[in-house]
Amino acid sequence: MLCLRNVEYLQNCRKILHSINMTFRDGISYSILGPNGAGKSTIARILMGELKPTSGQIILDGKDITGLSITERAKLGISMAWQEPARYEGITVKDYLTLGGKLKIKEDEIQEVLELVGLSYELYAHRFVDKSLSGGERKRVELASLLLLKPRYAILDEPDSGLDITAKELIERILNYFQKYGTTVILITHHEEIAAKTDFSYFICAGRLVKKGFSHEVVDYYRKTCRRCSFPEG
Ligand SMILES: Nc1ncnc2c1ncn2[C@@H]1O[C@H](COP(=O)(O)OP(=O)(O)OP(=O)(O)O)[C@@H](O)[C@H]1O
Repeated sequence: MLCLRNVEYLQNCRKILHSINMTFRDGISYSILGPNGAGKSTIARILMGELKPTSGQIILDGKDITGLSITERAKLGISMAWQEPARYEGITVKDYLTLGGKLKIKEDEIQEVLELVGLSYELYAHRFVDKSLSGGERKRVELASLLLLKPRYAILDEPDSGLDITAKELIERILNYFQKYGTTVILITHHEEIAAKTDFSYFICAGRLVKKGFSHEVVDYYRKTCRRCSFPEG
């Protein structure tokens, strides 16, 4: 079980997160839903270890992992598909997905995940992960790499941003795939129809946890309240 306990984050004296408490139980899919600027990506970066909270703790199976680096957390099974995936010169998609052949993955599994994210194996496996791939294609490759990894916790930051394929279908396919392998999904989104696909949701606004519960309840609340509120815009 992964938890955020009383997590606060300050940036230039401005409080970005106010005492956030969240629990992520094994094998369940979660969404963190909220409007632009709510603090969703900040939470993802704190979970991943890219940012250190100003106060509060990140607890994994009862142990405090707040001081651990991204690499140390990755070893414990916490991985993330970043909102802006990286580019690498001279590495093919297949090398990228198999960590240069270090991961022993069967060809048909690579094919399965590439097709799941909407890329043809024949057309993409031997392309380079450089600027010749479009932003959307790199995003799909990044998602495919997380799928192959099957981490204990998969954090997906706006997985549908920049993609033209029907986001809802893609998210459904990703959630079904991870469910098969017992991966806990933590999906960051500002689309309530995407959040509705997960089991449980946390709705945050202006750095505060506003509501938590079964996704259909939280989404219902979000539709009734958030759309009528102009708070983040002023
Ligand atoms: N380095 C920084 N310096 C100043 N403010 C920052 C910095 N990083 C984030 N913020 C602010 O923190 C708030 C939360 O940002 P965050 O990226 O976590 O929001 P978000 O909910 O993920 O938004 P979006 O849906 O637009 O990606 C925003 O108001 C943002 O401007």
